[in-house]
Amino acid sequence: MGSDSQHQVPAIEFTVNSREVDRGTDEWHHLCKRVREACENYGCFEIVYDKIPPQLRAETFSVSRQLFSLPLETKKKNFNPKPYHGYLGQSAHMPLYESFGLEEASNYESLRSLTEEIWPNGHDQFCTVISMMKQLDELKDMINLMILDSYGLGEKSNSTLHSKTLLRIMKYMAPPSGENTIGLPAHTDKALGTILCDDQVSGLEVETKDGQWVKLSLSPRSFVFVVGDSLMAWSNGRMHSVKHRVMMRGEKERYSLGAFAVPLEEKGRAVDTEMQVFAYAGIST
Ligand SMILES: O=C(O)CCC(=O)C(=O)O
Ligand SMILES: [Fe+2]
Repeated sequence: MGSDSQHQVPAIEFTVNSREVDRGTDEWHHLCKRVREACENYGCFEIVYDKIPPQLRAETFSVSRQLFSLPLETKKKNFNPKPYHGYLGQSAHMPLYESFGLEEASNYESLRSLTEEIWPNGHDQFCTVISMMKQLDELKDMINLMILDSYGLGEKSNSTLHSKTLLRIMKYMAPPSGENTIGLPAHTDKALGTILCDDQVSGLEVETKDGQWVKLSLSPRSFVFVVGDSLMAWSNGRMHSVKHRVMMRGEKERYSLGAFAVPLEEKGRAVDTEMQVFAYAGIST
């Protein structure tokens, strides 16, 4: 992963069909350890991952472009009273930013009805988003398992990281002057964790523990995993909820995709407080 400074965010390769992703092998435990160390020391890591075909990623960003070029009235049909869960744009404090939230994105039927409302003939677009969602869900489940196994909790039924996925499709306009401009202000994510990818126009920056901002330049087959506040609480503060932001420069607009793992209580309701997540983790400091 390229960066502006000597600080390097770890890049971890998940090789499909290798012993490393075969749960229980020594290689798997070694990989889990690397994931845990990255989450504890940096709060994020680059996932070099071949399983999601570049073609699917390209098609997903092509659908994103089509989505944002729809009339404003159509985009506003994606309404959700919860912040960042529906369509968001034309915001005075984030003028370059526009996003589409798709709640319960792993509930493919709810995704279908939303797609049909926005694109009455959007069968192909729907299939692309579903395929991408399935792949991201699989990746999310694997990372969850790695985190649990890294703490020796993989076999404990009460420590599962239950979550539902909020998918957010994002667009950042190029800054009018071409100069360094904030696309998305510095924040931590409330989720357990977030998987991000972009269309090769970089902009994502993360803050290291010693206060340096590091720019990430992802390879075409890479994703980023970002530790959120809920995972930090769940791990009793061991994992680091990293501050990150998007800075835009140059003439290109940027598209990105985020799959946010929103924690669930045992009964399947989204949790509001971090303490509830924290309580069932079974990890003590
Ligand atoms: O667009 C990106 O790469 C980052 C988005 C992000 O951090 C967020 O939506 O919380
Ligand atoms: Fe974020």
